[in-house]
Amino acid sequence: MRTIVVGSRRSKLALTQTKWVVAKLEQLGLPFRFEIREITTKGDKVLDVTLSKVGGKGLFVKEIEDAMLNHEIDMAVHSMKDVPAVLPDGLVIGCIPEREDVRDALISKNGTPFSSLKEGAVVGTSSLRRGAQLLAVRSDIRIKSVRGNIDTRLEKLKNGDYDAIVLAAAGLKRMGWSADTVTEFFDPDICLPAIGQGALAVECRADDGELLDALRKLDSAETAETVKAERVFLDKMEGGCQVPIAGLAKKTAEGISLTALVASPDGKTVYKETVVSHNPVTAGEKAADILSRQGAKALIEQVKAELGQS
Ligand SMILES: NCc1[nH]cc(CCC(=O)O)c1CC(=O)O
Repeated sequence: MRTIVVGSRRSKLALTQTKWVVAKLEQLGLPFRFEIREITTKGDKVLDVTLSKVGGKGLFVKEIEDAMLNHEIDMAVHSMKDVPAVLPDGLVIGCIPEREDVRDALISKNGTPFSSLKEGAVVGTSSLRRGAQLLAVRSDIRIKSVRGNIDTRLEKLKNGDYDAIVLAAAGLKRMGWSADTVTEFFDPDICLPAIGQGALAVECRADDGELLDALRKLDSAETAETVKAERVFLDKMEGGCQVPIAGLAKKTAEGISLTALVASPDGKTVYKETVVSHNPVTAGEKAADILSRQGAKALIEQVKAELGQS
């Protein structure tokens, strides 16, 4: 029987997600044994530094991909929102399982809802996307960066540094947090999620046909299609991680409905549009085209120029 070595980051969330996929695969009664191998990525070692300074989000993924290309591991489970738009040669997304809750969640001291937070309240998030959208509805609040894994962030909330923090509902739910830990789930109309939020990407080598056949059985066609639309939009905007950008696609009777957003970090400028198409690529391209013409592309270029990037 073949042993499939599954690489995972060491964080509790990464291991929980990896175990969830492995358990699903084990239920299929395949001729495989699964072994999870923990890998410490550069991204995990430098959490105290601005991620963009050391190579951006793709950092969490790259070392795992190298191990896969070297046959040290056979597959890996990533949070879709951490996976760059373009994969290295030789690797593919073998499947995209059914999506978890897509929303962002507010956890505040004493369970105070967002609209009742005191004037000037300190809200913890390192996400420009969350910061911009929350400032757009409450310009008085102060956004303060918060890093570390989910437990560390909750510890920082308890210790008084913040009045509230914002986390992805999917991570909390996967780790088994009870619903009463969360003060409020933000409606996507208020805080549009990150591209791919709540979805997983299972990556493997493109030539591993045997494993690919097995992974296909876990694929959610609806999640794959909606995430595709979101990721095409992201790719077309070439935003990098310095500009607040968000997108959420849903399957409706009329086709794929994609709501996309680009904003200035202070939330004062927000470009947002919903497009519908039967084709996910068309939906993503249409949204990028409309937002670009409204001024989103110029905003992205301006932010990049200010940061001295090319
Ligand atoms: N950026 C880190 C990250 N990557 C995926 C998740 C949560 C799971 C998901 O969004 O699918 C998180 C934590 C968070 O944003 O709170």
